[in-house]
Amino acid sequence: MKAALLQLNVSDDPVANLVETTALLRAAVAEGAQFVLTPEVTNCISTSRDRQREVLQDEASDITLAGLRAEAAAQGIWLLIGSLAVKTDDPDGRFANRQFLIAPDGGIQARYDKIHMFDVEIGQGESYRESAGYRPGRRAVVADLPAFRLGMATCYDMRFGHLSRALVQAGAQVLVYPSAFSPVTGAAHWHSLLRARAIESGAWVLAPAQTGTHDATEGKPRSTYGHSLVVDPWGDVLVDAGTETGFSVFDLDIDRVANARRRIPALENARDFDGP
Ligand SMILES: O=C(O)CNC(=O)[C@H](CS)NC(=O)CCC(=O)C(=O)O
Repeated sequence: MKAALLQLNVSDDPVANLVETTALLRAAVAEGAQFVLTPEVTNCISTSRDRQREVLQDEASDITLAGLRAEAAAQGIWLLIGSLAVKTDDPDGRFANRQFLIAPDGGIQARYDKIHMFDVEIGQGESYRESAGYRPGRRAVVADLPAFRLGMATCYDMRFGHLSRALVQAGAQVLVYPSAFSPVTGAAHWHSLLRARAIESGAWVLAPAQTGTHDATEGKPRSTYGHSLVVDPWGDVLVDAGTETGFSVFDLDIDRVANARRRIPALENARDFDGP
C-alpha cells in the first residue's frame, strides 16, 4: 500500500490550516497515496489558551474533522488525523488531544486520546505543561485497516516503551506517532526514540510532524522540529522529511513486519520476570 506523511506548519487559524492540509492531502493522493497521515494538533497551534478556546470546538462541531472526513470520503482513502485539540466536558475546561482514524467512507473508525502529557522543564527557560490545557486519555487503542493493525500513540507517548509494547502485544504491526516535537529534544532524541520503537517492536513507525515556527500570541513563538519520519520494522529510516512543509509518499510493505520478526523474534522471546 502506498502511504503518505504530511508535514505541516499550522497556525492558530483552523480554516487556513484546513485549506493547506487539504491541498497537501490531494497532492499526496495524486501520487497514489491510499493512506494519509497528518501531525499532532492538525487543527491549531496557539500559545494562548484563550485563543484556542475561542477558535476550537468540541468534536461534533470541529471544522477540521468535518472537512477532512468529507475529503477522505471524496478521495476514497484511509486518513489518520494525527490529532485535533477538541473541547471536552472536563470540569477544568481542558481539551482532549485526540487522534482519529477515518475510513474511506468518511466514517470514524477509531479515536485515541493522548495518554502521556508533556510536562517538562527542558532548561534554558524552555518548559511545557501540556496537562494544564489537555486532559490525558486512559485507554490504549489499536485499530484495523484491511491489510494491517495500527497502534495509536501521540508524540511524547514515544518515550514510554511499555505503551508500544502493549500495542504490539495487541497485534499492532504499524505504530503511529504524530508529533509536534520541541526542537531541542528533537535534535537530541527524535530519531533514536522512533528507531528504538520500530526495532524492539518489529513494526513500522510512522511519525508525521509539525515543523517551523508557529503562533506568537504570547510573545514568544512556538517552534517545532519537523523531520517527519518513516522507520521500517528493521529500523531503517525510509523517509526523513527535513524541515520544509510538504508530503512524503512511501511504500508501506506489511511483509517487512513478518520478515523482521522472523530474524529477531523479540516478541516471542520476551519473558515474564519477578521484580528486582
Ligand atoms: O500543545 C499543543 O497544542 C499540543 N500538544 C503538543 O504539541 C505536545 C505538548 S506541548 N507536544 C509534545 O508532546 C512534544 C514532546 C516532545 O517534544 C518530547 O517528548 O521531547
